[in-house]
Amino acid sequence: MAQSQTQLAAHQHGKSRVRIGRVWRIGDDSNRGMTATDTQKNCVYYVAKQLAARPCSPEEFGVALARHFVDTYPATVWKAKVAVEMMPWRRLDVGGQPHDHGFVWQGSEIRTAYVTADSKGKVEVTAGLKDLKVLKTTQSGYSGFLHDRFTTLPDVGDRIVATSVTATWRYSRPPASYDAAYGAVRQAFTSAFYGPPKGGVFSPSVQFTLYQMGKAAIERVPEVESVFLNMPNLHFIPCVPVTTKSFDNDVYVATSEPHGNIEAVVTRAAAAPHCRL
Ligand SMILES: O=c1[nH]c(=O)c2[nH]c(=O)[nH]c2[nH]1
Repeated sequence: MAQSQTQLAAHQHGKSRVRIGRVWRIGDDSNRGMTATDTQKNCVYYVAKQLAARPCSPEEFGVALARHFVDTYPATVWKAKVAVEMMPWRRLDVGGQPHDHGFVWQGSEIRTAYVTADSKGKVEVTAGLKDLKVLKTTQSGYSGFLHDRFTTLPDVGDRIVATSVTATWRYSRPPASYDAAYGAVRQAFTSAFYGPPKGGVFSPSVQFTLYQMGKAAIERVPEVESVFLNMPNLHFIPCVPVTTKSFDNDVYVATSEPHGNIEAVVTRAAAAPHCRL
């Protein structure tokens, strides 16, 4: 018999990465009095069902739900925080006639409401919107900023400006109508951004315009005491086509990243600022 030319020189085998969970049950692990998150979900449907009298705003829904938690579970819940988002379904318009039951996903922005309620009866309402996309093709520039050896951006007297607005605003007291107040704040934002239909208004920077928008909201709605705004600068970069080799103010590279991230809080004088929620 021919002698083998190979031999098993080394060997090992075993189970890798055996994952384990080990609990040492020390002390009282009771869940007594705790509201399960599943129960909390059911409360959302319950409160929605209760609000039957008329269509309500996201702020009113948030208040009703937050109060439900502190009122129903006083032994364990001393403060409830609720965040509501309202999706932009709008009644369909057919040749000027509102459709009986047809809705369409319209407009870019989502309406938001953040409510806290505590067991002493204190309620705080912060309303807001997100993804409000706005753009104007002129009446915007950016110049006079610091130029040094790291700067490549030229001063421009005319450019496209575009952003996606996220805003929250805190109420010092409830307005007569949350829906009307929302409409007024949104209107204040867009008027300050665009200016009048004929001629518009010049924006020397996103920062300047952001401040004007916050200021307009506070001046427009007396119950608003603090406005947070986040406005990424969604750059439209001048494009120089290979054929003409010149930029004629008409072709741009539309970008979303990287973008300048610009945000601020504007308050009524002496009011405390609030943070992004
Ligand atoms: O309105 C602007 N603000 C900036 O801070 C900035 N920075 C930049 O590169 N472009 C712009 N535009």
